[in-house]
Amino acid sequence: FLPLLQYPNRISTTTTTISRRFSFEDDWLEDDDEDHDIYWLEDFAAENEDQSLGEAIGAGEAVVCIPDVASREETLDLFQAGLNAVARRDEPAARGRSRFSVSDPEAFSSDVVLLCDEILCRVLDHLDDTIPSIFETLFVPDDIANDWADQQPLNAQGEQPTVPPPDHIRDMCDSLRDLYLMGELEWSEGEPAINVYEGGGYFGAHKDHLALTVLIPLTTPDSDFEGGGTGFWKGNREVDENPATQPDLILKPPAGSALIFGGDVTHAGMPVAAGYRSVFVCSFSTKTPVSQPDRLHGMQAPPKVSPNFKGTI
Ligand SMILES: O=C(O)CCC(=O)C(=O)O
Ligand SMILES: [Fe+2]
Repeated sequence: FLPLLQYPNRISTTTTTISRRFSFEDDWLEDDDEDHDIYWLEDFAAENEDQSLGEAIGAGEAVVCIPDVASREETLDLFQAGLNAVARRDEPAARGRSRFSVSDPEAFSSDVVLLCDEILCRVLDHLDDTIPSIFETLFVPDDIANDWADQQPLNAQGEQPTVPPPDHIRDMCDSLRDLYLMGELEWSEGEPAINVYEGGGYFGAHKDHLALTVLIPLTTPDSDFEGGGTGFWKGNREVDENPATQPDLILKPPAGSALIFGGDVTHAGMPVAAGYRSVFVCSFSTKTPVSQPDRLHGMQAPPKVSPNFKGTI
């Protein structure tokens, strides 16, 4: 996490803000005829026919937006569950942002877990069906060269992962859905999570550092909140980046859309001016022999160890 950025009250007018599907088409946007939109963060990448979309996403050159992965009722249920968790909590939210692990039984009921699971499965199915190069380039170990490690984003320590998943993953799993259902993913700390931003709330610029991020807004711009949105910066390959500028692109898709991007992309939850903004978010990579045990439970409650337990875990 790169701490950063004092946001000015006013968003720079050079920043492109896209809040409704097709309401603002310009060079950023390509309608892919696959029932999702592609936003290019690098112009050259859009024209590079040798590169798959999975590679472009992995390189931080493209962000994909899938519309309608969750219904209004579903996003309202999750948003309400987030608000309830905020109301039950004692401490005030730092930076106007609260963040709850979906797996936290004190924050959410099992209905919420099941709904998040179902929505994530829909997103993974869409990606498997329409952008199989995501699974092929970013998740599955290559059986010839050790390409997997090279394709991964730098981890939070700025290092390139070196230990790939075991080869048998390729025989066991054909898709993102398989990896998810077979428990072969590792997750960003505390994720999947639901973030709730109140007026003034934001999430400073950072990289997620895992192979893929799925970010599903649970509230809709203009009707539920003002300001906000997810900001993206170009040129994410620089590790030491501390963006002093406004984002190049701010996406504000309606509740129930899914934004998909890679772990090297510098992005932020932009400050909410009024109302509540909420997102369901998770970043994940294929599990490897060096994955931390506390990153593997996903939406399941982490194992609890009794205080009397004397052994090692
Ligand atoms: O709120 C957003 O749009 C960004 C959230 C985010 O980047 C995160 O939770 O890692
Ligand atoms: Fe993030």
